[in-house]
Amino acid sequence: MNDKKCGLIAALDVPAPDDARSFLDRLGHATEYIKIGPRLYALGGVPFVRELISRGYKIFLDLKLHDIPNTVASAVEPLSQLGLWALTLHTSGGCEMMARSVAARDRAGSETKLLGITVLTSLGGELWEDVHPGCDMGLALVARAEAAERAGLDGIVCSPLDLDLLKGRARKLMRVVPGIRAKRAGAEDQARVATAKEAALAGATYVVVGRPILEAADPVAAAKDIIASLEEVSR
Ligand SMILES: O=c1ccn([C@@H]2O[C@H](COP(=O)(O)O)[C@@H](O)[C@H]2O)c(=O)[nH]1
Repeated sequence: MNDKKCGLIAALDVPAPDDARSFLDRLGHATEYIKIGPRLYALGGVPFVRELISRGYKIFLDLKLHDIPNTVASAVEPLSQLGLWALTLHTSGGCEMMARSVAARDRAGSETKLLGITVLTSLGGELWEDVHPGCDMGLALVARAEAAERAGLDGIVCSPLDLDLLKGRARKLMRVVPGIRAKRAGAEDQARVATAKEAALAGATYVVVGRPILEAADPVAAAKDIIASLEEVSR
């Protein structure tokens, strides 16, 4: 990928490894960044991750680790030896948890990028207020991003709508951005969404797109259209 362009990460949220294989047979290498989550990891495990890496993909394992520092860091060490491009953990686990994870990754001699989930893109309005009463989401977002930077993470995961708030902050961190939709309405369980082009214009380093590609009549054309819209944005 040209470093100045926002890249596409395709979220392979399909039922089973065989569905993922068929999809990738069609997608080819339109994008080399592929995200897999807990379901495919539960079903295919490490052999499936290794298979995708051997097919030439950069694998983003989105496990969103969240536990006490010792537990997360001790999982990061072996996970970062799998040859992953990136792995996620929750910034709300705190700075010590993140810093110990970075140390564990470094001890493993790995280049896997550690990305911190800031505020889930599904949380907005009442859903946020329900579990964070009286807490301003923007303040929490910035605090989490800055903690991720202090802890030495490589990037954060945030909504496209958060990017403006992060301008000039946590500058060393890449911005990996799900919550991508062609229009605001009908975003399923996503609450804070924007188009891929809006995300790129606001500073996303990568956009993460699942259902808009997977459920399109022609998923490969949908992926290619998103890539074309990202390429229109130059920085
Ligand atoms: O805050 C977050 C963090 C991760 N995700 C993941 O991104 C994809 C988005 O899928 P869509 O189908 O495009 O909604 C999905 O795998 C999530 O687990 C996120 O959406 N929000």
